Amino acid sequence: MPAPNPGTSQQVRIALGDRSYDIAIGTGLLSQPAAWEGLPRAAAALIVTNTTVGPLYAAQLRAALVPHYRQVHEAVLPDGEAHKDWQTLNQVFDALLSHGCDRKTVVFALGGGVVGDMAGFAAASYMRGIPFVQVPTTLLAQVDSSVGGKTAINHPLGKNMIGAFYQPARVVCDLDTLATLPERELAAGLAEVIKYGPIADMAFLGWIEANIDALLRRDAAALAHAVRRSCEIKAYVVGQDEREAGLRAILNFGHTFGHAIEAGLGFGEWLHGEAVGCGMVMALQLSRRLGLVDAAFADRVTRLVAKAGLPTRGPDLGADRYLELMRVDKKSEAGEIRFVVIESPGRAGVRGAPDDLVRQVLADCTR
Ligand SMILES: NC(=O)c1ccc[n+]([C@@H]2O[C@H](COP(=O)([O-])OP(=O)(O)OC[C@H]3O[C@@H](n4cnc5c(N)ncnc54)[C@H](O)[C@@H]3O)[C@@H](O)[C@H]2O)c1
Ligand SMILES: O=C(O)C(=O)C[C@@H](O)[C@H](O)[C@H](O)COP(=O)(O)O
Ligand SMILES: [Zn+2]
Repeated sequence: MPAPNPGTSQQVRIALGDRSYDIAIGTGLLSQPAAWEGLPRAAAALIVTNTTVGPLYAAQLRAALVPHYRQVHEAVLPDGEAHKDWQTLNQVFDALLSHGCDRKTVVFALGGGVVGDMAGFAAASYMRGIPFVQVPTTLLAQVDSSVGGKTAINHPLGKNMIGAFYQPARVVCDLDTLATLPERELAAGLAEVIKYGPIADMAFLGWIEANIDALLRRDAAALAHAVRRSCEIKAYVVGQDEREAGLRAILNFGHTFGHAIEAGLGFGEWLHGEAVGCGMVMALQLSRRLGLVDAAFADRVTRLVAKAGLPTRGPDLGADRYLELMRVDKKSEAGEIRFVVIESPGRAGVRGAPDDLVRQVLADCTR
């Protein structure tokens, strides 16, 4: 992994040949004209947002876009993971078609990961692909979901089951938007920040441990570093393996268990980040039972997950139900569930595991 950039540059590049793009990270970007220069040219833009984020930030984004696009339309979606579905996705297509949007129209995803995943999937498929820009407003979206081009909606039987790899033209992370984020959502975002430590960067894990209180009180410098380092690590991984043929799967650490929790409870009861936090604890226990890491390491990360305000024990869905839900995971091959495990601190891999071992983990880690 690349070493942390000691400079003050707040630009991280995703290097993907002719699909390369920059992540701009900073404060005041929504109202900084330079952040919006050089975007794809078109007659129209469509801001996709939701009923919570729209009233907070859509006017600022509109003002930034008006100098560049003759028409700036809006699609305001219902809020929540429960709405990451076909019906809500259709609202984006309805808006694009009813406004007569052509194939150059630029979609701007203003919101968290739910808006980003849906707006991105709509952009990937409208007229077989139109440009889009991610404007993430949650910590989780700034450190993870806005970067790397995974877009999707959920199916009642599984998480993110219908989607596409489709890269944005740019990501604009205005750290100021984090000021209005509810505490529970901030904690959810910290799950994906913590994730980068055990899988890729033990120095970053140490930094998060030392700065967890600063992050929880939204210290601006701490948040800026967390967003930048997370994006650097994700940029490296995605740059090596855009479509998850191998390495990229490490970004799924905690997600095999986590997605089962989300789907098993019905999307929206646990936040994605909460499920991932608990899923990482389960994946660490599996790594320990496979003899890859010791109990001290698993406990160390578990303590950090708890300190971030995230659950460390899963709901009791029953082991059979967990296994059934996890078999739907996109990493499964020929019916075998494959887990992201920690091979050694700072290094992850993907493996199958005997069902009885997984059952022991579930017995240890559920209420
Ligand atoms: N594509 C990827 O690579 C990727 C990566 C990680 C997660 N995801 C997906 O992202 C989703 C989770 O994203 P999320 O945690 O951002 O959830 P979210 O999009 O539901 O946003 C969380 C909540 O915060 C509100 N909100 C957003 N910004 C706000 C702000 N600045 N101030 C006040 N409220 C604000 C939202 O309206 C929502 O109620 C999941 O669906 C997950 O599967 C995708
Ligand atoms: O970018 C990736 O790759 C990830 O796995 C990031 C995850 O945090 C994210 O939740 C992603 O949407 C999960 O991917 P999926 O392929 O398991 O749906
Ligand atoms: Zn995730």
